[in-house]
Amino acid sequence: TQSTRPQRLLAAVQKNATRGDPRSVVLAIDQFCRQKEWAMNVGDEKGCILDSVVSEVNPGAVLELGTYCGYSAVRIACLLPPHGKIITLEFNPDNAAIARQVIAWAGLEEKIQLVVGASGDWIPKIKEQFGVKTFDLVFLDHWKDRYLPDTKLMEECGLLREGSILLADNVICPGTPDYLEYIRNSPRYKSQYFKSHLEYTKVEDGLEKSVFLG
Ligand SMILES: O=C(NCCCCc1cc2cnccc2s1)c1cc(-c2ccc(F)cc2)cc(O)c1O
Ligand SMILES: [Mg+2]
Repeated sequence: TQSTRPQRLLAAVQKNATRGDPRSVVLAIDQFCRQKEWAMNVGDEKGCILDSVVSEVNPGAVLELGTYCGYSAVRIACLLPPHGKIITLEFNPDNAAIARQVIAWAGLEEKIQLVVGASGDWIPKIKEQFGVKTFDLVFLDHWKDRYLPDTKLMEECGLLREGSILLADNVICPGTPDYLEYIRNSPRYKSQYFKSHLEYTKVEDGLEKSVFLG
């Protein structure tokens, strides 16, 4: 039977990356996506911006919405402080199964908690289920029309504190117009746009970094 793109991406990781070496996993995925098949990882160019934000925030608690194959979860996790953890939500169980194996190959199972389900269902349950008070960093990379409602939901559920950072992928392509409008005009956020390109292409895209002011 025909393999899927995530399965072929995992095979490339297992073939080209060194077990227990997260950076070699990141490199193997980027090479696969540049040389063989495009895939919707945040990628190397926007990934460098992600790295600089993670290093600056030095987060103890990270929430990622949209795991896909685990590329950004691995990229974030290898920059976390010793007790730092990331909870990453994925809707598609087949992608989640691939992501678990990519995360395992990187040797980051202890730092990354992968949860399968929809953000709207899980965000209200995170505090009680995972004993999280608030998140220092949230990386939004899931359904583009859920960035805004889920940001409001995180506010309502008390998952954000003064200084929490939201970093949103794809604010230009595919685009999240209602989210940008809200976050750039809300007195409760201070936002900054990092111009870049859609992963592995010359198409414009960017990341929006927003600080929650409480
Ligand atoms: O759709 C994108 N990412 C979201 C997948 C949604 C799955 C989930 C929903 C959900 C709900 N709740 C919890 C967890 C989750 S995970 C996406 C798409 C492109 C793209 C595709 C074609 C194209 F021509 C140009 C850009 C680029 C990107 O970087 C992307 O991130
Ligand atoms: Mg994305």
